[in-house]
Amino acid sequence: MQPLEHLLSPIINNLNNASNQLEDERILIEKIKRQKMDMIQKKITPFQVDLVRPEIAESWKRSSENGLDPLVYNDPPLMDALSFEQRLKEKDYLIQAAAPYVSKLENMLSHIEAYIFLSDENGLILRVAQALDNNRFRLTPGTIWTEETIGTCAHELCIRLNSPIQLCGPEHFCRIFNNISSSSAPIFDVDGNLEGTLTIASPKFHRHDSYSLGLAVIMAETIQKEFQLSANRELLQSALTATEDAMIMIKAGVVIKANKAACQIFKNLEQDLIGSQIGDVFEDIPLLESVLGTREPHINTHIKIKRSKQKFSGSIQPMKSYDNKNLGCLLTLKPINSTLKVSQSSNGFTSRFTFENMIGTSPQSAKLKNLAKKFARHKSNILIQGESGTGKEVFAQAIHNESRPDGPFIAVNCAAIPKNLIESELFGYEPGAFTGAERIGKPGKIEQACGGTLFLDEIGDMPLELQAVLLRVLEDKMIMRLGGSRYISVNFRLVTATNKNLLELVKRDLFREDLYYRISVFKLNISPLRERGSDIVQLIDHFITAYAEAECIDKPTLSSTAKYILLQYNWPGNVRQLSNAISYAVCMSTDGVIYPEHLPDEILKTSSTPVLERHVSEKDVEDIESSSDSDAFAVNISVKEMEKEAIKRALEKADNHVRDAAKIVGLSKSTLYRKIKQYGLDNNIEE
Ligand SMILES: Nc1ncnc2c1ncn2[C@@H]1O[C@H](COP(=O)(O)OP(=O)(O)OP(=O)(O)O)[C@@H](O)[C@H]1O
Repeated sequence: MQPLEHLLSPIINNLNNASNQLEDERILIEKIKRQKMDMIQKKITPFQVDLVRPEIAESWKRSSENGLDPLVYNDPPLMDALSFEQRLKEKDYLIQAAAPYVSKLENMLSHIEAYIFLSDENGLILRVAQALDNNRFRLTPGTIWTEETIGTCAHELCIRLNSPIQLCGPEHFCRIFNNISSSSAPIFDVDGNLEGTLTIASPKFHRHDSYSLGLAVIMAETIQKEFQLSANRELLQSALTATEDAMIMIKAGVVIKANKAACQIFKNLEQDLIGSQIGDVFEDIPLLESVLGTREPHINTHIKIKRSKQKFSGSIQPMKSYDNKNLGCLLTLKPINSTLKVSQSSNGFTSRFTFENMIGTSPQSAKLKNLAKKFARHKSNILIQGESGTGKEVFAQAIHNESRPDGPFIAVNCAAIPKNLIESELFGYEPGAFTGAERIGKPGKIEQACGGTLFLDEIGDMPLELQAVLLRVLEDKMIMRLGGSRYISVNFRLVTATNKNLLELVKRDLFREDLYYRISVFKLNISPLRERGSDIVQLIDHFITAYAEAECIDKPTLSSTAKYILLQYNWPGNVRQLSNAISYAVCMSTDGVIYPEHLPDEILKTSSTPVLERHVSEKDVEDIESSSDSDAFAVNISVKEMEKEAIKRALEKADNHVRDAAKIVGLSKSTLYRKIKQYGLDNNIEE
């Protein structure tokens, strides 16, 4: 913006400086009038006009070129009623935003007779307050006041220059304004586009004129701020409407705002809820009052509302102004049964396993489940150990769903996150904590796990520095976000898992001993799959069903030989490997049967003699049985079936020649004949 001296009329500047004010004013006015006429009559050029600002001389020139005569004042045109009505609608938000400030100006300037008017960005007058005595200019809403219609005037120049300006007397083009002073300020929208102007005009020159320009500028800027505020209000309103969460703002113990979702919870209309005392709507007054008082947030806490059996989980965030004044708090509520779903979808973790739906009833698994259920009832930390893929996370989820089903289940794989990010992942950060941090900051996984379970997988891979910090969190139950300055209290159940020998790591100074004892109050050791007998059979069946469903095909049967191979394999990758193998086999299966060749290579290769090329003896099965628990073969895998299968496939390979088939299965020709008959395979056989 230009310096004030340039924005003010020289007449006003002169008034303020001169000792003999009136005389000086009169002389100056006369001189300006003369210069204007000289310029219009082309005796001098705008360039030679030195008593007014160059932009005014230029405007005089344009006004004259528009065919206007400064000595003749024709009533300015009015926009037709229909178009004006339409225009008023379009400019409604400007008119509404400006209304209180126009009224304020009206009051402030009531003693000096002033026009206060609002124009649009084209010079159309939208609103006029306090018309002068006789309104001899006939300035009414709908008047089109521009350089083309009445010549040089303040709001027209303000629009052209995008800047505030003051004109006095003969600086206006028309003689009728010779005694008028007018100050105009532009009003811009939130994107910086010109929306209109605010003008203060008075019939005489006053001492006030030097600050009427300032008043116009300040009021115009206040109107602009009003735009920003209403844009923010709109944004807030859309956010409140869009979210499915109930949101309630509370100040000084009273509900001051509530969204639709909140009104639905309370079965209230918005107007009924707003203004309610918190004591009338919530059970947990001390909690709310503590946030209002201490300004410490409470995240994922349980909140009860009056007259409702429904349980809610919610967060209470204190609200403060830019200068740290207490603005109350914002309460977010969601029904507890939806909490799990939301927290799962927002953090990508699921906790679908329970002790009931996890597969495996082998004696080992049954014992472990009973133990884990007992642990789940207590609050102490649980360490789950076992080879990779044995189902440690499955157990962690089941413990969570047994003990804290309503809270979030947050899993962090300490080995998968880059070392330099683990800290921010776990503890979160405040805005601007480091380069690349999100502008609004972010709660860490520990904070997110409040009210639920934090599952730290691969805890053995946690860097030593962070182990110390984790230990402190477990002791104090408080965290501070990176770049933060306040502690946030946290409440979560910790379950950790590892496939490493943590005590070994402790001995090698790679894991803190104190942390080891703190996280391993309860220990669960999951056996490898190869030692879990009937679990394998049940898991195979479970995975075949699941993958067939996923592929939208009928569930294939598993040939006895393929089953035999799967049972005698030692599963170094445990349940995960078994699941992948079955997924592969289901995809590869043909005619609704999974044969050995449909199994992944690594499993077939480890089978010492390809099973199809030898006889599957009673001994083979006994060996497997002895390495499994007694349930292992409860699923119809009989030796006879295996034998029949082997013979059938040998015959297929030998094109039904018994002699060749006998060689493949390692039986004498006569024994094979007998068995072929016994199993009803003697349809197409040949010598
Ligand atoms: N009892 C079970 N019932 C059904 N599925 C299971 C069971 N145990 C494991 N799984 C499945 O096996 C896979 C591996 O399980 P999980 O991730 O829990 O193993 P883990 O021991 O935590 O592995 P890692 O050590 O690699 O983290 C998962 O897909 C899981 O769903």
